[in-house]
Amino acid sequence: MTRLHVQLAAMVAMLCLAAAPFLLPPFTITLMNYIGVYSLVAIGLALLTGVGGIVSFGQAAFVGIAAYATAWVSALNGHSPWVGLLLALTLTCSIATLLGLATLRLQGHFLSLSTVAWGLAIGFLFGNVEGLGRFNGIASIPPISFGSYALVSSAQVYFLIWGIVAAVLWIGYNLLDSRLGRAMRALRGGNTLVESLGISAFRIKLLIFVIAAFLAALSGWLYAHMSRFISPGPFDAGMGIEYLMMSMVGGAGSLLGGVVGAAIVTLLKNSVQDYLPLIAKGASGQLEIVAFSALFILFLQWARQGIVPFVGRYLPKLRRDRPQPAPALPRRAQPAPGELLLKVDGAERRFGGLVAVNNVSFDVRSGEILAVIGPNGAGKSTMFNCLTGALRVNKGDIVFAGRSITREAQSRIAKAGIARTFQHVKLRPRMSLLENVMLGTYARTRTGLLASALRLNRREEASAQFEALRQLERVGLGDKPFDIAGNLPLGNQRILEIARALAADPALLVLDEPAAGLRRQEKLRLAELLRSLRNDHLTILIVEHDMEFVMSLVDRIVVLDFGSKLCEGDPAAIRNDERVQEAYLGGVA
Ligand SMILES: Nc1ncnc2c1ncn2[C@@H]1O[C@H](COP(=O)(O)OP(=O)(O)OP(=O)(O)O)[C@@H](O)[C@H]1O
Repeated sequence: MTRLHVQLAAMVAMLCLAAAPFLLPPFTITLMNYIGVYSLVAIGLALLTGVGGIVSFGQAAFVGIAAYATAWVSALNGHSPWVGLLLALTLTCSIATLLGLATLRLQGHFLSLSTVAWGLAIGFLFGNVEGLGRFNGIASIPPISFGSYALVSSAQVYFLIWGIVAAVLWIGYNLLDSRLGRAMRALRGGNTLVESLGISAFRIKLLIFVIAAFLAALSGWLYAHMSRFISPGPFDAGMGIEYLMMSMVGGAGSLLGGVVGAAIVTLLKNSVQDYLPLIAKGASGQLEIVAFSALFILFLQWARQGIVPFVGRYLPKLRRDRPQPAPALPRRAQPAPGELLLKVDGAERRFGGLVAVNNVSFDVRSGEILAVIGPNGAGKSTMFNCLTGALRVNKGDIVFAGRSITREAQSRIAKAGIARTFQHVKLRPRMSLLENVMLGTYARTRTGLLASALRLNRREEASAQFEALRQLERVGLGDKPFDIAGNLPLGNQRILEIARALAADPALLVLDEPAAGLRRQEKLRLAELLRSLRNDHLTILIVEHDMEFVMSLVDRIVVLDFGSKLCEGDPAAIRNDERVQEAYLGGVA
């Protein structure tokens, strides 16, 4: 399947949608309008929850803020719905920004619980504010109009709703296929991964949170002017859960899944309402909820990944063209060979009473490979995490390229030119090799939100793609750039991480136990790669257990023992040092 096939399928779908009001009865069109309006919220949740991993139960509250804002402006104060749109979007996005600033640093289920809390709180407000009609709501909301043409009938407003849904899908897919979208898709790999790429995880989370709220606001605005009456019910916590259901049924993480999920849940709810009274005579509204929940539990059991990804597995894969030569991405000024690049001065890191790194000092000069070795628990990883900003030192100073990075955030250290790999590989397994390496180019690219959304980033994307391919070829993985990273054997996954780090054009490459878990052949290949990188004058700092691997590869070694520096020197000197033999090498030397 090619891009052209996808475009053709999208055009056919658009034509079918456009023909619907001429072929289907008004009731069906009204139902489709609701599906369209709900889709917008579900698409936002697909981004927020499916892509970004932030589970929100509170989206209905954002829909409500926008609906009430526009109703207040238009029905109660007599202004145009377009003024209502402006207020709805501004107010919702401002509140989302404030809520995001307050809650997005929370981790895991605490964050989701906070969405329940503010979802309930905002929902509660609608029913209790005198000026918003309390539980009676606001009636006589005017229809949206273009000049004197008012969108009164369901067929009239249909085109606006589905036009917006189509535009949102186009924009959403453009965004996901951009540097910001890749950063969003990396969020599920954890903050440390994202920050190590020079990306501020918090900023990306906030961005995705506000985008989801923006889509909920659009939905609220359409809802208010379509139904012409609002009350607190459709914006309560129950509806928040229903939106989450929609995005999960359609396929969490799939934008199209948001639309499909909204359609399935709305149609299912409708048929449960139609048929349940026939089966259970006198069944009340409460029973509908029970039936609906039972269906949802069955769904979670049997089709957890959602409809769209499930169907997608049976469709032919999209054929992509190998990236073509494109203008190079900007490169950083590299230090002169032999220049002092990194200075660790009296670093100390404590965990409670334990001093994991104790007054450690060493230098790294440009162009060398330096290894930090030591027995288990010697403090190597802790030292490493302090260098890359994942941990802070309690004492001492770390200077990189002439600037203190002791108190810098991880993402800023990465931007300054330190790229790293991980002891436990951190890749995005469902992304292709090429996209994983493109993540490394984040700090070298610039395209912002608007340009990404409107697909004005193609030149820069072509450069980033070509750079990623170049780095894949450099490490020997250039054969199949569109393969899925999760299918690679561990040795190649480690090498892929190195390619991703290289794509950042680092001044210092730091490798955390790169040979761990590799077979002999894989280790030999890795050593060969690292030698070739040294020949390219790259500076490498390596934490490693495998002595054989280190001894034959590096220029100098720093030995840690019980958190302190035992000694430092070239491999031959270290091999012959009695203290090292005693502390670490034992009978190996
Ligand atoms: N987050 C933490 N909280 C408490 N103690 C920690 C923490 N991280 C490391 N330590 C302790 O600090 C000491 C140094 O650990 P570190 O992981 O840095 O050693 P290492 O040399 O990398 O060991 P290994 O080779 O086994 O990975 C150990 O005693 C470890 O238990």
